[in-house]
Amino acid sequence: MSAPPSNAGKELKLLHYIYGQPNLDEIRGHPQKVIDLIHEFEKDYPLINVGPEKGEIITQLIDELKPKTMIELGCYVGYSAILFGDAVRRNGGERYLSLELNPEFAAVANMLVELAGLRDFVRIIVGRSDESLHKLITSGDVKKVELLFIDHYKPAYTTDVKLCEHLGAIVPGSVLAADNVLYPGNPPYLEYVRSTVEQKIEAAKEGPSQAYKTTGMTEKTVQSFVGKDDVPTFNFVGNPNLVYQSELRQPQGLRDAVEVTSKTYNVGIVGYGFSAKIFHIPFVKEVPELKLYAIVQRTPKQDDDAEKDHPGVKSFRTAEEMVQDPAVDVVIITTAPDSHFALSKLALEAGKHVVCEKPFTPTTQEADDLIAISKKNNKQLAVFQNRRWDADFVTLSKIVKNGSLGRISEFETHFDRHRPEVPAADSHKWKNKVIPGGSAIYDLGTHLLDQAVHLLGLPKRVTGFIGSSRGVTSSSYEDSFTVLLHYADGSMVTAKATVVSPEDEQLRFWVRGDKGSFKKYHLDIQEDQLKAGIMPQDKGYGREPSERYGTLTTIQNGKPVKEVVPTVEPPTYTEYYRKLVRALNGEGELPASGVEAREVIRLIELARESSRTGRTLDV
Ligand SMILES: C[S@@+](CC[C@H](N)C(=O)[O-])C[C@H]1O[C@@H](n2cnc3c(N)ncnc32)[C@H](O)[C@@H]1O
Repeated sequence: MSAPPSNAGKELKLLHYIYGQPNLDEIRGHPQKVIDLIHEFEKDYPLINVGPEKGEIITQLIDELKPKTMIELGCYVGYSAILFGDAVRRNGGERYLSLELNPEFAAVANMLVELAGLRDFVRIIVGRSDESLHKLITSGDVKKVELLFIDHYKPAYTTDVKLCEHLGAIVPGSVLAADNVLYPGNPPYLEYVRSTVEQKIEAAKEGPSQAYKTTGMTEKTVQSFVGKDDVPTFNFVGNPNLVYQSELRQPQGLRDAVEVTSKTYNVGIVGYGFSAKIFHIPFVKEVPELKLYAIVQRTPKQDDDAEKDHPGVKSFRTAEEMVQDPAVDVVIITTAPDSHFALSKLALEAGKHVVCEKPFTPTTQEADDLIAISKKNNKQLAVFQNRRWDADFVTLSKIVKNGSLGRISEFETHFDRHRPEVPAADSHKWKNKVIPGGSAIYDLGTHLLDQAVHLLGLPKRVTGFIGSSRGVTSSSYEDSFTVLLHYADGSMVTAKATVVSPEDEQLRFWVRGDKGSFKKYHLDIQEDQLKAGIMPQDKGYGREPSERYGTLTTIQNGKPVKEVVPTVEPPTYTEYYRKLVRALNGEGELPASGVEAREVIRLIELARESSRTGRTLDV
């Protein structure tokens, strides 16, 4: 059998050119020097590498995503493998896999990779991309696509992505970067990664086809690299439920562009009130792995319409309709507490992860049932205890953990305001109504008790006093509370909230231990900033002014010495959603789980019973 004729004329010339450099030893081990020499060579012999402008787009992605493993389809002479392999290594990655059909190109690339000092980092795999990908994924060598650079046979872009989808390697967080989508152009690929789940389901009805889609491609493109009769080795329809976020990135002055496509967790929000607008949407938008995908708003109004506020986001009238959408991955429930159980159940049983606003549920029984349903459906159930990321609480936690206060004996935590009348604008809110899960102990009690339990663990006994500070009238609800948590070691938590507190500076924390005492006034500023339109990405968001810092008093030489403790720069409520993504990826704990929130609901039930019966109750 005679070997096929070599088609690596100028590529071999490149090897001679680079290895013929008189200062080879100075080049060795320096990826950028090898890249510079390829640029030099290209002045006489144009090559088909990605080039510096589009290369920059990909290196920025690498800096952002810091993939452990990056894969490229189409190595050619190794320009991109050297440029991106170096960037992945610099960003703490572990390996770069480069798939190349042509063994001669792979041989040239291997020599240049070696010269660049990346031999142990870049692995060039010779063969068809579909077969190599299949082997990598089915063998378990590659479990998921982190960052995939697609730069090989144009018709194979879509089929190779479908193959990765079919094998389950494309997961939320996966990013695809496809070269040459405008020039020479790849309309079928762009159409595929930009289509909706409905369009994909429709297209999938045609079933798998044994041919490449080449609509809009030139004859030259279709015939390059492989023969015109080439067909994909596999014919997978892909996974129509995967909806991507996809955008064109085009360097200035270039006729070509890179399409950057990410698989995000698609978020559907139930309810479009204060909680959705202030506490969820701004933070979901901050996390690249989350995409605001759908909003359920029962009755949009002229001046309050989710569809108008968020163009491009799907709009539903009922949660029942929204959970039918297979592209929704996570449902955030922001409605009144008496609907939390039914809506969480609906979403979990439809196979969605759930983030439920606090208070989790009006009863422990409902919380237990939801926890069981989430386990049965193998979906995550989180509760939005966002105040764990209040700057003052993070500061206090730091002081407690570093031992400045010694053994904690008393933890006093307040949420006091002076609102002797229900503000007119708030009168319709569930917080101000007598409904299951309504009233101050559920609204603010969940925050204060969650923080206490998060810091000190579960108490042994509970005493509750729940009252109506505005006075008892026929329509009055329980607007205030004092809850005492008794701990096994003798320490005590006092959690208080009232609406009748005519103070200029409201006490927030007073925590005393055998070594020190920490006192802090004022509530965390994030909520007020959000209400004033200051968003998480804005400068100064979450940062407390120095006049609001707390004070730490310690005993030194027998005397109390006071010092100001700067409030930490908070991770902000965005951290809740960052943590959620890590948990969904299986890389950590939920930011606040249903199981943890259930314990707080139990404490609230005990506090209410204690208040009703006048007894202290065991937990
Ligand atoms: C545009 S070049 C890649 C350029 C390279 N990424 C760079 O920027 O330096 C395309 C390469 O893909 C290879 N190729 C084409 N079809 C392929 C396939 N089905 N599987 C693997 N490689 C393929 C070609 O042999 C060629 O070397």
